[in-house]
Amino acid sequence: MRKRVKKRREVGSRGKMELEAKQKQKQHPRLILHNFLSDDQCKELEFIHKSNSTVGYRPNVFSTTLSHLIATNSPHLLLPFVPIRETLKDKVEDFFDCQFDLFIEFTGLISWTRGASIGWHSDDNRPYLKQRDFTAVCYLNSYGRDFKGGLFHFKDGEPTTIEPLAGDVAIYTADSSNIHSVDEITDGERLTLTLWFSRDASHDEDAKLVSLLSQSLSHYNEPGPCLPLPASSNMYWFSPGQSSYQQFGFDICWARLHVLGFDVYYDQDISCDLDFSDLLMKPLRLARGNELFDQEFVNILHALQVVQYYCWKASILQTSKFQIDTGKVVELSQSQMEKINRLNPVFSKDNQLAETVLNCMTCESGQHFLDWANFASSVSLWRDYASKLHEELVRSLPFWRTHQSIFEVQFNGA
Ligand SMILES: O=C(O)CCC(=O)C(=O)O
Ligand SMILES: [Fe+2]
Repeated sequence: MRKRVKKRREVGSRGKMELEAKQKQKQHPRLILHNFLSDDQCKELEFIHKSNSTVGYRPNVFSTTLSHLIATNSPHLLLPFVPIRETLKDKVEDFFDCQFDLFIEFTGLISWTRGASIGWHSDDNRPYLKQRDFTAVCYLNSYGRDFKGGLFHFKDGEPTTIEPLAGDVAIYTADSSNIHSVDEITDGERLTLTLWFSRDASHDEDAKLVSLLSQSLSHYNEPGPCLPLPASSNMYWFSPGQSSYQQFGFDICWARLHVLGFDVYYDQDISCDLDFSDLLMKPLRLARGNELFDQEFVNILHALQVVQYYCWKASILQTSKFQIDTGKVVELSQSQMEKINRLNPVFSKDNQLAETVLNCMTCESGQHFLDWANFASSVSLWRDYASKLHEELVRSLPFWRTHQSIFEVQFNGA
């Protein structure tokens, strides 16, 4: 165990308030921080989740873990988590007066959609969860605006109820002094960044992540940004209830494109006996209504990352003066439209279910609006964004490997 070297801190008015809260809450040790994350940090994590999530561990729940980002060739997307993880760990260690460094046991983006809920529980309530000592839940979107239902409750002590608000964080011990529940989500998608902390070094997430990153190290040195590589198709298949795989339900990558008004178009003929996992890897183009965006994406995850990047940056792009390149959009022919319609049922057995589960409350009004010129510019802006993070990853990784720990590396003159 590493002895914790206490950092010197100024106890300003914010620090004083935290101390008072600490004394009042000895029985139910917990801390609520407001505006811990900026709006743009929340939006960036939302972009990562909506373009990389898999079906989760509970019904109607989706998750994006850091090891999954590495496994799908998007390790550079770990970078936005790094400063947040570090600051949160400091907050938890300070608030709970930890004498030794804690370990981050798990970091994940978790979204709950219509029908998801959890009753009274503590976060260490299973034998295999006993290593969890503290929880931090960062809210990345807001109650009422982005989803309905989904209020958080503590069984005892104050506050009794938390209305999730983008940027706020709830921190509490994972034991039975903080029994809590979450109301059922009735509309939209409720998104959090959830971390668990442990005193037990054998549950250190960083060591596992550094080892995974090291295994693919030679690969990262290749030029250009990392292009995403889909995981096995069952990780993206949403099945209602206990129904069997791919007879009911839908593919969530396709569904996330569909709720934003996009279709996927495959140039080559897709044979009926093609394995669904192979289909996710095939190059494709995006269509909308009777228009085809005439640029190939290497696979469905690549297309989804660019679309979600566009959604994240749409408000900024609206005001920029990008050159309109109408050459990139062509009219779909009748046979191309038929091809799209023939393939859609492979991705979704139930479009209405897909729309109910993954509907976006704030997108509804603007769903049918898309500026192709801005979209075209976000294809290259996405590449610049990914390349920059990738460079940072390649520069940081040697330090992470030396220290077996993931932290923000400060480069002189950078
Ligand atoms: O998302 C939340 O507010 C809490 C979720 C929770 O209780 C859990 O994942 O254990
Ligand atoms: Fe919990």
